[in-house]
Amino acid sequence: MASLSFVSSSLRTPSLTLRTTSHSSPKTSVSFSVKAQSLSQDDLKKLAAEKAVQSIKPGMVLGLGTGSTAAFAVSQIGKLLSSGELHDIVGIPTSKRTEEQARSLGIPLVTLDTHPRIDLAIDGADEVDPNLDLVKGRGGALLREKMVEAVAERFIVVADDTKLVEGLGGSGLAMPVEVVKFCWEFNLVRLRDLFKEFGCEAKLRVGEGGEVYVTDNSNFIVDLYFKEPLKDAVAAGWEIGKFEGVVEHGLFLGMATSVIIAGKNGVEVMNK
Ligand SMILES: O=C[C@H](O)[C@H](O)[C@H](O)COP(=O)(O)O
Repeated sequence: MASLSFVSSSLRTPSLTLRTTSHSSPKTSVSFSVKAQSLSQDDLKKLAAEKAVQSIKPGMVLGLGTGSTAAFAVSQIGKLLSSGELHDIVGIPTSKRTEEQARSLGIPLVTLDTHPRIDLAIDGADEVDPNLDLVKGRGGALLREKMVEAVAERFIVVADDTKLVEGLGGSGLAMPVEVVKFCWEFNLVRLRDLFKEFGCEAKLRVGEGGEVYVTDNSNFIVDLYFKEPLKDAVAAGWEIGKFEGVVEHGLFLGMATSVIIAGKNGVEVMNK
């Protein structure tokens, strides 16, 4: 295996700094129109999701994300369709859960086979860094999410401000890797060893009832826990992807075109 250094700086130049607005070309806009101080975390997720839904136009093919924040967006799309404020859209769900929700709301669904280009995808994230790079997949939907969001013209991430990190892996929570069931332990050990100098722990994901978690694609998930943020997420993603039997990882790099973050101070829109 090629030796890997995670200490080099990112291969890509940061194009956006979270709390700083460039004088020449502002990329961040903050709306303080909502008195957000007293809102719950769910209220904030809803606020971000509903703001993203405002970008939907009739005729669009939509990527429908997965998770508690994306569910607010799907629900709002359903409402707008039933009130007639929105029409002529189709959606591609990124999980069985989202598919069920969308069907129950009467959102017309298609697939990537028939609609290989997507106008707009809206989805949540587990971590968002200052470059708008992401960790996703704590809800287990990373593979379908990445397939759908990779072909989206625009990909808007919606989240509350607890998801902001200075570096990916920095939350101390799981960074998921979807692996085939065959010899999953072999891949768990390889993944742990790849990051061992950073004190990485690797665990097979188990469900709430203690059973092994199985994805919509009938695979397992190995969750990686880092003691410090990845210094070079591009190199990390590249090395993880080289292991045979690894199906996908939760690093979504260079994919988001906008991030909408709702926090106590209002709604912040960050554009690439
Ligand atoms: O697999 C799940 C997805 O990547 C979710 O979008 C992500 O985990 C964020 O979920 P939530 O909005 O529930 O925090």
